[in-house]
Amino acid sequence: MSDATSLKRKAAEAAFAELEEGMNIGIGTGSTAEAFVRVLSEHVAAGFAITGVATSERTEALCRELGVSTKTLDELPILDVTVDGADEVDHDLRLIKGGGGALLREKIVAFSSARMIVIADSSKKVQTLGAFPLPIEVNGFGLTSTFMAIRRLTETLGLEGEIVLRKSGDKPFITDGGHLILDASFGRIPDPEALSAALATIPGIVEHGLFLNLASMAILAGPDGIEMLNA
Ligand SMILES: O=C(CO)[C@H](O)[C@H](O)COP(=O)(O)O
Repeated sequence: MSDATSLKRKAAEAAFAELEEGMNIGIGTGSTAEAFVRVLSEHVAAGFAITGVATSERTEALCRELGVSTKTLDELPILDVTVDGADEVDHDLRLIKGGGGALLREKIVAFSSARMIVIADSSKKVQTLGAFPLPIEVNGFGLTSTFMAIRRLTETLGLEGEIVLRKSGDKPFITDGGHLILDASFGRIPDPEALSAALATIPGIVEHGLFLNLASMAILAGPDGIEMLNA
């Protein structure tokens, strides 16, 4: 197991320790969330009862393959806890998510959960969000107009940098919800709340990858052990 893989597994094991039998849980997307599904599946195989709501088709398929039982969010609209990865975590548990393209369902599921536990290797912890390009999920209708509105509005906040349409090979990347993603490389986002509020005013934006006031705990696994951040 590579160092990175083993850190993800350690974070996943620590998140499992926060669960109780019989819980209904949201299950995130990405390589760290996948490590969590693997840990979960081992406990399920040993008789631990839990029901998950997957945040992507990819996670749903992995749960099915590994024998973790899932339901839809409409079947289980209130969840005890969601466990998910992140692209960046700051000291106030503000996150950038969406590197894997699942930000919309991830945010809906996290919002439906009493708690959100973020699992990551310690390299994801940052002083200021924004080195990782911010994913912005947009409707395909009026893409150029939405792009220009994002550019205009973010410039008024002093945010500059490349904004590019995410591609999968030579085609636009399409999310599970059928939308597109713009990745905005601002470098630094000194005021995530102001940016989030500004983006919310643009109708073509479906959702963005700033997760504010959602995470209640972050479990960060590093070479020297596990660091827990609590809200
Ligand atoms: O937000 C996400 C997917 O939309 C992921 O949680 C995020 O990209 C982290 O992924 P990984 O655990 O592979 O580093």
